[in-house]
Amino acid sequence: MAANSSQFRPVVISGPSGCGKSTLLKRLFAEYPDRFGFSVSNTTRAPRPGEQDGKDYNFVTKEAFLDLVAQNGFIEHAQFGSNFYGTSKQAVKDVAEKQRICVLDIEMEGVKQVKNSDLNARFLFLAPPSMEELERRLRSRGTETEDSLRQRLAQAVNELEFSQQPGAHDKIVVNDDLEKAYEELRDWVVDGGRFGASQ
Ligand SMILES: Nc1ncnc2c1ncn2[C@@H]1O[C@H](COP(=O)(O)OP(=O)(O)OP(=O)(O)O)[C@@H](O)[C@H]1O
Repeated sequence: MAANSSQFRPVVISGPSGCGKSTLLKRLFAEYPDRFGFSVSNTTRAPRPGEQDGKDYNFVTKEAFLDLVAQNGFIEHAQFGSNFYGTSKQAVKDVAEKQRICVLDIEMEGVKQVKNSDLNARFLFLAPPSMEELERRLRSRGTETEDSLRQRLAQAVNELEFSQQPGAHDKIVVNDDLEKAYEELRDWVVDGGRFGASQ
């Protein structure tokens, strides 16, 4: 099976922090337990006891990580403390090789990278009903400080602006009523059982 096969096209879900991506994806994976997969991230940090290379993470040297950055091999990467973490394009292809649909929950810069790659992905944007409701959900989730809340809301404005550009996404779902949003997302992802395959 070719890595950029049209049969196991990755699905990219993006949208502002707090718009409900994890909530909806959890339901999708529960309803279709064997269809989807997550990519394995690369990291330069040392494995913790019990962690398996290639399963929990691809454990790599700093040199190998930075080489791949230079080769534009990452969809997104970041540094936390002295360690690097990233999602490589190859890791996404590996999921398709296992005949699963890779689901990527990523932010706007990652979306742009996937668009400029040969991953043949489909793009869904999950929008909040309003900025006020987004703020309410983030507050009631209870995970944010005032500072991180402000950062997330500022980034949300960028994400929403990008989503309005023609061709930025293939599908936009507004997560107002959870049940309706789930059905709309699921129906688009499942696509009558074709999962976006061209035939
Ligand atoms: N349709 C909805 N109506 C009301 N509350 C919702 C709805 N969808 C999600 N929520 C709630 O909003 C909060 C944020 O949802 P969730 O954590 O799934 O967002 P997210 O997009 O995955 O955020 P992040 O990108 O920060 O991980 C959660 O507390 C969730 O229960």
